[in-house]
Amino acid sequence: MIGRLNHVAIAVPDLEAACAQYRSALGANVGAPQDEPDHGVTVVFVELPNTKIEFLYPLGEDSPIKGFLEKNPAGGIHHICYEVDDILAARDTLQAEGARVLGSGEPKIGAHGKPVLFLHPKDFNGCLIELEEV
Ligand SMILES: C[C@@H](C(=O)O)C(=O)SCCNC(=O)CCNC(=O)[C@H](O)C(C)(C)COP(=O)(O)OP(=O)(O)OC[C@H]1O[C@@H](n2cnc3c(N)ncnc32)[C@H](O)[C@@H]1OP(=O)(O)O
Ligand SMILES: [Co+2]
Repeated sequence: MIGRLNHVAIAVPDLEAACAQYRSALGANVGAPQDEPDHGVTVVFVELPNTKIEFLYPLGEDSPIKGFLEKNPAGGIHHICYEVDDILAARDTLQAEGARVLGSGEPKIGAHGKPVLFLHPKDFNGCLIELEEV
């Protein structure tokens, strides 16, 4: 069911510092910050030849990454995003398997303008999973 690795997301305590470091120390192609109010985060994508890194920084009062950054003040890997062909079929299969789909269970439009869903980290080896329909 899952296809390519779309991105690995890192929650960062200082977005500008993370961008500057990836540009200068790692020589990466770092994009511009994008506010995603529906998701409570500001994101920056780092383009790699085979995938992307997504920096996440809290946006608004009830950001879903607030608790994560309180527990991990230096930042940390927050989620991985796998591509799927049919996100509703993927959701139904996963729910039938007993996996918890987060939020309302309905896909939201993600940072790439495509539908996304999240799966509870406690159901997947402690790793929060995002699914993106491509
Ligand atoms: C823009 C879009 C895109 O790419 O298109 C995005 O990525 S938006 C990316 C931001 N959006 C999201 O993450 C949406 C989905 N996320 C959520 O609904 C939430 O963040 C949850 C995953 C449910 C966690 O919520 P919250 O931090 O309030 O819960 P909590 O503190 O009670 O945590 C419950 C347990 O899960 C653990 N936990 C929390 N976040 C975790 C993470 N990212 N990875 C692994 N474990 C995690 C906590 O340590 C705790 O474990 P212990 O009990 O053992 O201590
Ligand atoms: Co993401």
